[in-house]
Amino acid sequence: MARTTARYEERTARLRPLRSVAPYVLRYPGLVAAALIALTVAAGTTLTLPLAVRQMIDNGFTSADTTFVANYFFLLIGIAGLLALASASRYYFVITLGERVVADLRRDVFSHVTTLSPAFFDAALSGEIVSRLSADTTQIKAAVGATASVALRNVILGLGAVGMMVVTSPKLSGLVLAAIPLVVLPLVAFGRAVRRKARQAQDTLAGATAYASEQISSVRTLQSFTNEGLVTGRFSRAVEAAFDAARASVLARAVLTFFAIFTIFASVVMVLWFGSHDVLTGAMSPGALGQFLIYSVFAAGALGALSEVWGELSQAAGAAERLTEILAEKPAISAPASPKPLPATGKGAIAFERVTFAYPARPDLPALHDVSFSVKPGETVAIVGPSGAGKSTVFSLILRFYDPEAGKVLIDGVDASDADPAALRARIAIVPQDVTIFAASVRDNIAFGRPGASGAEIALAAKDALADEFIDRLENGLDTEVGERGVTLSGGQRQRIAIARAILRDAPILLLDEATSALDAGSETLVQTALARLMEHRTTIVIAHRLATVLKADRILVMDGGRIVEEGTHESLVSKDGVYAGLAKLQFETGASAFRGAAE
Ligand SMILES: Nc1ncnc2c1ncn2[C@@H]1O[C@H](COP(=O)(O)OP(=O)(O)OP(=O)(O)O)[C@@H](O)[C@H]1O
Repeated sequence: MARTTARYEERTARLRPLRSVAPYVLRYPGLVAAALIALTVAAGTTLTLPLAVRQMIDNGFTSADTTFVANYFFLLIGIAGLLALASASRYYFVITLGERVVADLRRDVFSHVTTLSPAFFDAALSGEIVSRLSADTTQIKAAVGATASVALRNVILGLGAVGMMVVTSPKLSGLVLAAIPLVVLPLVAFGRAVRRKARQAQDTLAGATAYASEQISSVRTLQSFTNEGLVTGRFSRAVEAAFDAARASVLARAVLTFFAIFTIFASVVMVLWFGSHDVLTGAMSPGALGQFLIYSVFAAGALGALSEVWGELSQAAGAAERLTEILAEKPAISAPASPKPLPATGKGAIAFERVTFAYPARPDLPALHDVSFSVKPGETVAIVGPSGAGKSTVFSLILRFYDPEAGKVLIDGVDASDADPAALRARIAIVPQDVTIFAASVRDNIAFGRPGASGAEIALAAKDALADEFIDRLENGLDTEVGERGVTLSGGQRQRIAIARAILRDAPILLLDEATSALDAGSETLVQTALARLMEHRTTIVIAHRLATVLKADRILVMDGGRIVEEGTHESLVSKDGVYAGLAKLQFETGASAFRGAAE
């Protein structure tokens, strides 16, 4: 008994996550009710069929009255019509419900994921999140739709059939009930083995697919290293392994099928044997025996179907669990209950007051130590420093992607953690080092800076960013599609789209992470001119990699090891002969001519 309880708990524990899907289902009571009615009617009509068969055997063939037979067949046609209608409606309502629920789930999970803080994405794999969004939701769709209805239908059918068996012949029913464990227990055990093998096949296939998609997405690297043969060999080994796993699963299933069919038919024959004995002695009518037999076939079929959907339901429960995990994830950064409004007239003042910060992924290794500085509205400040000095981290804190452990980040005099992150970010435009271009039109890519901007505003932003020069030459101008990650654009063109995006945003604060990769002289001049326009009348913090940029800055902050180690103008810092002087010598050596040009 204790073991049964334990197993029961284990089972409910495995299906429990499906409960989280219930609120989604209950949002559509009309659909649920229609599905339930159709289901019950379909199962009910199916259960009347054996009664009809009994009537036929016991009365139909012996009756001389042909009208009885005719009426009887009309009735049968009516039942068939009802059964067909109920089954079709069941299919429609149940599948629609599944599709509806999964659409809502997908939308909720996606919109929730977009609100999660960067700290979450530091630890999560984006590929895995996407797979949860597509594969896991699809599994739930199957569960809510087809599987749940098959389960429910078979529970109704199974219970109905068993009930009717008992009514028809208690004695034969007792016999069947005694035989059930003999049939079912081995089937359950076999079913487990089949599921385990099927799971292995799925996992192996998932591995092969992941490998293929990784290689296809980096096909240029693959071909340039002429590794086609190597990669294909590895993939085909993975596919062969998946095939072997699938064959093992199919074999187990074939054995299961043999066993199931044989034992079920053997028991039916046994029942028939006992039953026919009763018919011969007159204890039972032939029709009643036929009726009993059909009910037992129904019951056996229902049992078989239930054992199959069990596996599918537990898979869906796993999927629901993974989705619930994501939905339960709270954003580390959120708006306080009553956010402090930023001053309406703010011009983009930024101040760091003794800020210390460590990334959640590396709590014992602070990326910023006691950093203080302030930037006045309209000022241009360059940050320079060796790789890993903490320059990008300063940007992340201004954008409030993370909160500092100690100290404050003030934007227009308001502590960033008291403000609504959305209001704060609305004051900031960013031009990152690696520009993100989406697989959309040039227009949509620029409009990402301010959704809802008019066509004229977008065109003007493109012009101010000096992007019109190449956009006009594109096949469809602003409406040209740029391909995945903007593959059809050059580096300089991508940067100018990013600048146009920032111009369109028209925010008082500009965060600029200068590209490290050198462009050809022509593109470089275009990009620099566009940037100079963008920086006008804005507070700008620029992570600088070019001498020309640091020379133009009002002030330079030199960072090293998460601290600000020097501060001043280029001349004052060079004459100090400290970190900056060394860095300038190393980093800007190639720009020496630019330095001369600018200084003269
Ligand atoms: N998301 C993150 N999670 C954990 N540690 C991080 C994360 N991002 C950066 N770091 C660490 O924080 C430190 C500062 O990184 P940051 O990106 O600010 O440097 P940087 O000065 O911008 O460097 P680079 O010029 O190379 O871009 C580095 O030691 C880096 O390894």
